[in-house]
Amino acid sequence: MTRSALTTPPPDATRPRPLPGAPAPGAPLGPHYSRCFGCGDGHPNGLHLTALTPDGISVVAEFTVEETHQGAPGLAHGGVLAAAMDEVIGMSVWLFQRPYVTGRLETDYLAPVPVGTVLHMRAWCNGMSGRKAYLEAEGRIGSPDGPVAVRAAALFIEVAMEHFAKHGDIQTIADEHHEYEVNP
Ligand SMILES: CCCCCCCCCCCCCC(=O)SCCNC(=O)CCNC(=O)[C@H](O)C(C)(C)COP(=O)(O)OP(=O)(O)OC[C@H]1O[C@@H](n2cnc3c(N)ncnc32)[C@H](O)[C@@H]1OP(=O)(O)O
Repeated sequence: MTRSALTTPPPDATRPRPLPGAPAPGAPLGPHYSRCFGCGDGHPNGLHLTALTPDGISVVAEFTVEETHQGAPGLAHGGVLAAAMDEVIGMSVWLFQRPYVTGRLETDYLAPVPVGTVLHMRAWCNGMSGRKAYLEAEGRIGSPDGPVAVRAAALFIEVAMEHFAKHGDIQTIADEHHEYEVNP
């Protein structure tokens, strides 16, 4: 991954550990919000990503590229792929039970992704420091061992729950979340 200093953990960053109350290995994570463009099962045009965690600190997800995701004929749009990477990284940092948002997202596109492809995605955290989480993801074509088509590195920033209350119905969002409590 071609990664900038901004998405590289500093030497004092700590490695994440699975937290008590995290979903059991292999358990589906479920959407963090039913109308989320990335994971919402109630979104009419969303990516409908479903994910699970193998170990409580990383996430795997599958994204099926459909005709509505095209940029060039028959090929996935790069922005859609970036959205999928952003989402799977967001799902992985959600395991740490505090709300984070994307501050910076860097993406390498290594191979075109044809319509009909199942992109096997994986996201993990390389370190945490204060409010900052340094994350990475990859998307592989056709299988978890397939060729890498997309790589991403990201800096996510922890926010207070008020961040979401400014523009959204925070009670609705909180009501939807059942897997574990979020510490505001
Ligand atoms: C109940 C459920 C609720 C739903 C929750 C689920 C949500 C999941 C959603 C998942 C969906 C998928 C995910 C999505 O799509 S999330 C949606 C897309 N992202 C956003 O909308 C975020 C918009 N940005 C902001 O709101 C603010 O800028 C934030 C909150 C990020 C920081 O503003 P804030 O005023 O709070 O803090 P600060 O400015 O003092 O910065 C703090 C530190 O961070 C450093 N820094 C900041 N930005 C950058 C940058 N770009 N590159 C490098 N560094 C950066 C900064 O230098 C400073 O460092 P230091 O000086 O301390 O060393």
